[in-house]
Amino acid sequence: MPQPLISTRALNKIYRTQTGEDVVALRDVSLDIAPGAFVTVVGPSGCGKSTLLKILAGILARSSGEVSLAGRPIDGPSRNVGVVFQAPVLLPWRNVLQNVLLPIDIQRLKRADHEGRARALLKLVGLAGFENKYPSELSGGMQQRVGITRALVHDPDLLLMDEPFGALDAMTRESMNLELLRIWEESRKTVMLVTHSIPEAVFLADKVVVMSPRPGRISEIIDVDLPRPRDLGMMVTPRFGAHVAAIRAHFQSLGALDA
Ligand SMILES: Nc1ncnc2c1ncn2[C@@H]1O[C@H](COP(=O)(O)OP(=O)(O)OP(=O)(O)O)[C@@H](O)[C@H]1O
Repeated sequence: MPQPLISTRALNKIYRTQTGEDVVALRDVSLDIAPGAFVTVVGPSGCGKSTLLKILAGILARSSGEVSLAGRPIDGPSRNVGVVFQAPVLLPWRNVLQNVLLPIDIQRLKRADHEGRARALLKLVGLAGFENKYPSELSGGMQQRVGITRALVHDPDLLLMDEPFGALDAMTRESMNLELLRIWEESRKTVMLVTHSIPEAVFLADKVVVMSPRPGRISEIIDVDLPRPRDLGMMVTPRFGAHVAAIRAHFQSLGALDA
């Protein structure tokens, strides 16, 4: 592998609850992610997926271990990382373009230097012509696309996504998966996406990181050898089904049937 974009070694996270108990959320997580890879993370509820993403985003401190981005230790939020959460949290009084440019305004950079890229990205995600609309005028899928555009406006190398399509209906979710693959193929970002859906994890990824129930460890990393570009028809192929079945069987053997 070339120098990994993300590298973690013996990463641990222990939360102290308000009643003074320790919760081990991540134990001994060691992971390398190559530049340009699409990695998904699946695991039962509470296994530490969001915790891992937050540490990589630099918004949560680790308890011990090492974590680096492009060879540099992560010790705070980086402009080289874009983050998308389950709810896009758009500001209702800003139009689409203004929402996308929010990170630019917050950092007091010149809007004029970034507006062209923001408009080009909106076109890439299928929102050309919606620049002047307000969030309340958009569907859930469109709002999430604005969130993705906002995360990409800085041209980060890494896109972290925490259940980005969890709140969408099944059909919109499928079309967003296709859209995301197209954006990834055109922009060549490294993507790490957390999901509860095993089929979604397989459909999107080069590698699926399978986590065990709390305390979250990496149980397995599965290479997905399905060809690209992918389409929804692939989800009914035996190879796709075999990957999904293998991950399900893994969770069943751990007694984590809800994943
Ligand atoms: N601030 C906190 N204080 C104490 N415990 C926490 C805190 N945040 C998370 N935890 C605990 O750490 C564990 C991992 O949480 P995390 O949100 O990372 O899991 P997750 O895999 O993303 O879950 P889900 O799939 O349900 O979103 C859980 O047991 C959770 O209760």
